[in-house]
This record gives sequence, C-alpha cells and structure tokens, in this order.
Amino acid sequence: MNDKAATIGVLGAGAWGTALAQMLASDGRKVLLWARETELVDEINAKRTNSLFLPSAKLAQSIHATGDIADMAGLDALLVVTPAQHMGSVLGSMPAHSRDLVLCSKGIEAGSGRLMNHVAQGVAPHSAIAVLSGPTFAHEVAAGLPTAVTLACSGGEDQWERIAPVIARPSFRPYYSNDVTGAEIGGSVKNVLAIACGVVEGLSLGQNARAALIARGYVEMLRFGEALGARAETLAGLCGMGDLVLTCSSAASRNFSLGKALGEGGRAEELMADRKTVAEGAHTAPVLVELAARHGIAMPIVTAVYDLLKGDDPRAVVSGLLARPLRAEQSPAG
Ligand SMILES: NC(=O)C1=CN([C@@H]2O[C@H](COP(=O)(O)OP(=O)(O)OC[C@H]3O[C@@H](n4cnc5c(N)ncnc54)[C@H](O)[C@@H]3O)[C@@H](O)[C@H]2O)C=CC1
Ligand SMILES: O=C(CO)COP(=O)(O)O
Repeated sequence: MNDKAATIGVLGAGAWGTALAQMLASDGRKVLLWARETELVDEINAKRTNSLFLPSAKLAQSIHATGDIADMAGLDALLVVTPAQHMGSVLGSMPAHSRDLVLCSKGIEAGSGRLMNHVAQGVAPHSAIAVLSGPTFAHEVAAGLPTAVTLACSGGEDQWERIAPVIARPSFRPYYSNDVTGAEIGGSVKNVLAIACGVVEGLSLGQNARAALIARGYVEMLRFGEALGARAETLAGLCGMGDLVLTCSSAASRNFSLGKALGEGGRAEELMADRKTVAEGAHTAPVLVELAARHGIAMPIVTAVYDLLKGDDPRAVVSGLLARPLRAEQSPAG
C-alpha cells in the first residue's frame, strides 16, 4: 500500500473518533467517518462540527461523514473508535474484508473478558490488527497539539511500515511496538485507576494520596499485564505509565471526573445514567475484578473502585484500603 494512496476511515464519531479524523485530515487527506447518529452525519457534512461529542473543533473539509457502515468496507485502513462494549457488534455489522484495523478503544469486553484485539479478530478474521493507545485527550489532538502514542502491530514491522506513515503527522507521533496485549492492558487498567484518583480528589485526600495511588495502581497494572503476557517495558511506556499520568491528574478525563463526583457523594447509578459520553473504567472495573480473581492476582485499588461503583461509601472504601496489613512494596499480595 502506497501511504499517499491508502484509503482511510474512522469507525465511531465520538470525541476520540472525531479528533482522530481531524488529525488524519490535517494534511488534506480524505477521511471517511462513520457516525452512528444520523443527525451527526448531517451536521458534520453541513456545518463541519460535532456538537454532540467534540463541540470545540471546526472540522476539516476533507472529512466526509456517513451513516452507512457498508461505505467503510473497501477502505485500506480503519481506525476503530467505538466504546469497547460495542466494538464487536459494530465491526460485526460491516461486510468482511481484508484490511488493517487499528483499535483505538480502551476497555475489556464484559462477560467474555476478552481484550479488544480478540473481539476484533473474532468478527474480522481476515484483518490485520493493531492497537493505538497513549496519553491522548481528544480535544488536544483535534487542536493539533503535540501527542505521542504506542502503535502496537500484531503483524510486526511489516504492518508498522504499512500503517505508521498513514497515521503519523508532524504533531502526532506513533512509536512502534509488537506488544498488542500490553498496549491494550495499559489503556484499560488506567481508566479504572483514573476513577480512583478522581475519588481521592472528590474526598480532598491530598496530593500525597494521589501519588501513592498512581504508584500502587501501576503495580496492579504490571501484575495483571504480566499474568496476561504483556511486557513490563510496554506498560512503562506511553500506553501505560504515560496515560496513567495524564488521566490521573486532570479533570478533563471523564473517568477522573466520574471518580471525583463519586468522592463528592454522587450515586454511581445516577452519575452513569446522566452521561452521554463514555467513562470506560466503570465498565472495565467489574470484568477486571473477575479476571484478577481468575488469575489469582491482587488488585486492591481496582477492587475498591468496583465496590464504589456498586454503591459502597467512599470513606469506608478508603479506610478499608488503608487498613490492609503492612507488607513489602513488591509483595504479590498487593
Ligand atoms: N475521548 C478521548 O479523549 C479518548 C477516548 N478513547 C477511547 O475511545 C473510545 C470511544 O470514546 P469517545 O470517542 O471518547 O466516545 P464519546 O464518549 O465521545 O462518545 C460516545 C460514543 O459512543 C457511541 N455509542 C453509544 N452507544 C452506542 C452503541 N449502542 N453502539 C455503538 N456505539 C455507541 C456514540 O455513537 C459515540 O461515538 C473509548 O473506548 C475511549 O476510552 C481513547 C483515547 C482518548
Ligand atoms: O484515554 C484518554 C486519554 O488518553 C481519555 O480519558 P477519559 O476517557 O478518562 O476522558
């Protein structure tokens, strides 16, 4: 595939899909953007805005929106940017084709416990899967601010050489990896930890507590990742530590802000019902707790987030975390 001639599309016109389309179109390249909401298709094509999910951006002329997923079928490369729980159904509704699928969602499928690359491979067995993940607030990418990501390619360096030039832009810099599992686990686990950091903020527990939570949460990410075959060096990179630092320290993160509202006394059910945007950590926490139990891995912070989402009192959950037995920093018991 000649990178200038490669045709490219984005599946999902939430904040992140729209921002990625805008980034790809920044050099005038044509980008086809599939939106689930009919009114959004019309708005993007007529007004060059996405008032539902990314109101801050004025979209490039070379982005064309469609509501017909069959339009995406013949493209060379597709960035898949649906919420994680809907990736299987959206990809499954598209005609089969062999292409590069670049997964940009961050989560684990509830019920099956599958990572997104397994979900995608299940419904699109002829496609070559890659994972794009890292510290990437959508509004900043849409504004052209400098951003770096991990681009983990299941097809190794051949796939990287094919897709990196199609995706890279002067202010959007992918780094190569072949650790698809690690790239996915970093993005999935950090969302749950961002909720925890938001709770710390909502309860006014201070900066020391937040730093401790990031460091201890990172240990949980490493422990879980290693059990599933991720490499520690991947989790130390953009898609793990990089994204953890971003989302655990900014109220611009939907996960962090959900946690903050929980810490301030909001009820999880009501907070979730009111949202039109996705806070993936809330969907990932229960399945992560299940997987951790299945693999015999201690994840006390992830479990605490799960308890909070079930409605437990935040102060009681924090007291429970602090009351655990004292142990060595590297203890596998958490
Ligand atoms: N917003 C961001 O800054 C970033 C988001 N991501 C990830 O990208 C993925 C998508 O997130 P956003 O674009 O932010 O979403 P969003 O919260 O802006 O928008 C919600 C999206 O969910 C879709 N949706 C709702 N119900 C659906 C259904 N039943 N079936 C299929 N799609 C449905 C909507 O069409 C819309 O695209 C998530 O996994 C998120 O973690 C990753 C990096 C950055
Ligand atoms: O993944 C993100 C940034 O890298 C976005 O985080 P939130 O979904 O918490 O807003």
